[in-house]
Amino acid sequence: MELLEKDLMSIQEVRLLLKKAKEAHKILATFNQEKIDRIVKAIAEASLQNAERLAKMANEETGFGIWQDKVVKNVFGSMGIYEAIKDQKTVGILREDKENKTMEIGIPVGIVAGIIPSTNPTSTIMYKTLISIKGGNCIVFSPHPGAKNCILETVKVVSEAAEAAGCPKGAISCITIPTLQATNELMKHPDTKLILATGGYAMVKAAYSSGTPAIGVGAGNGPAFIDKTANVKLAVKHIMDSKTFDNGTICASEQSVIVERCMEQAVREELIAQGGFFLNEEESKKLAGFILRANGTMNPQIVGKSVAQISKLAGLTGVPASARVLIAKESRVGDDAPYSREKLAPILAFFVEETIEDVIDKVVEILSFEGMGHTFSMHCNNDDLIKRFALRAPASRILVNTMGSLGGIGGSTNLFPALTLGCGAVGGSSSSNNIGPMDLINIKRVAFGIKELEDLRNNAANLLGDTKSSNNSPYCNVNTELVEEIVKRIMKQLI
Ligand SMILES: CC(=O)SCCNC(=O)CCNC(=O)[C@H](O)C(C)(C)COP(=O)(O)OP(=O)(O)OC[C@H]1O[C@@H](n2cnc3c(N)ncnc32)[C@H](O)[C@@H]1OP(=O)(O)O
Repeated sequence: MELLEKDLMSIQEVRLLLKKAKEAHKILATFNQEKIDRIVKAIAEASLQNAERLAKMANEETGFGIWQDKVVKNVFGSMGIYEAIKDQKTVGILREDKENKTMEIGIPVGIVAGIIPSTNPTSTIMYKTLISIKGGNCIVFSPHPGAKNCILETVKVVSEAAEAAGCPKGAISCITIPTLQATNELMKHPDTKLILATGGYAMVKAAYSSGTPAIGVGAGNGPAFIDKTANVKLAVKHIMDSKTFDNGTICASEQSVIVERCMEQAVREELIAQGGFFLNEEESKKLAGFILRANGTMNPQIVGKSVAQISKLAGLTGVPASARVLIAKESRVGDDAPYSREKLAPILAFFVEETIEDVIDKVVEILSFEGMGHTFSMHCNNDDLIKRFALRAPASRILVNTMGSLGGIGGSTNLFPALTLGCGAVGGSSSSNNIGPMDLINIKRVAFGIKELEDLRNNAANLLGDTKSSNNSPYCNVNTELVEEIVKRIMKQLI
């Protein structure tokens, strides 16, 4: 009974937030680029000023990650994003092509539903607010229940800053009673025009099934390949820095290292030299039992935890204090091989294959099992091989000679900076982009007439004439009589 009341209250709250957002959007939709940009700047600056406080709050509340790294994420989620979007034209007339006689006009989609994960809660609020408002949209957030307080506090910071800069009240808001019913109501409500879903499998699936257009981030599970041509020391440094950043909570971080047999020894030695701890068979089995929970999804007990915390949890007594990442040798991929899954923790699988072709096949197998369309990293100085992998790997981001986590989000690469990484059609997502304001607007196109029917007829006749006269024509093997007959009939229809 109590639960039902809570659910009803949360649904009512969502309806109220949407009503206010709708009112706010009527005003926001009239704002020109200059007014929008002023608000966006204020949001970024307020987020930056509160980066450390909010990072500490997120770490304390969720128990995930490292607060100092969350500061870096908050700075990235505020000023990093701002620098990339500040000069974008997003509302009003975007482009006028006098020569081709077309014009493009940016139109906000309206109200965005922002689903926020517990792994990157505060930085994702900053980022989603910035890209939504930049597109002239309102946003209503659904917080992960495990990060509700730090999320609400961040929403307070960004909404107050936005309002002080002229943003209408109600344009940025957040559910305070996070229930599944409330989140579903938000996603399915006709006033919600787009869902930006970042989170666990169930939540992203619910977003796709809601009937509202959704951009979702599925699971990551990126393997990292180290080739013979790589600088092994640097490659391992990149992987270790990436995997330990915020204790591995970024979904683009590496989940396995994969090498050819001839590289096994060198890579293994370098991993150990840089703080990798290879688990023996018994230790590997012990830890495997903690990677997933009973329902087959990632176990929050290991998410964003340090090696010391994970070792204690799994009763691994032989792990030295200097260990930075736990590594388990693996050869199988599947539900019965937990190390082949996504582990948002400093835990890596280590795959060894006989040939390059075997490596490519294994990369495809791993990503096809989990992480489809997300991210793949490789450390390699052979351009042909990079192209070969890039053409085959079912990932929207192929990262070369960089950290997976920070490379995927556009921190250590020139990818568009983002904390929501589209996984493309193969990953069930409507976009393969690093999501930005241009993904949150529609474009109206104005097109002036440039041809009359006679021009089209003449053009068709000319093309057919060319077809007859030129042996080099791509149509020379075509049955021209038949084509003429078809064109005649089409013209008759047109007349
Ligand atoms: C660029 C990037 O790095 S994006 C990273 C995004 N990736 C992720 O967040 C990783 C995927 N997340 C997960 O696997 C999990 O969320 C974990 C392991 C991190 C945390 O696990 P948990 O704390 O148990 O959270 P989980 O997501 O399973 O949800 C717990 C409950 O809250 C509910 N919940 C989650 N989000 C919401 C929401 N927005 N509103 C309402 N309820 C929610 C879930 O439905 C679930 O309910 P249930 O217990 O009744 O089934």
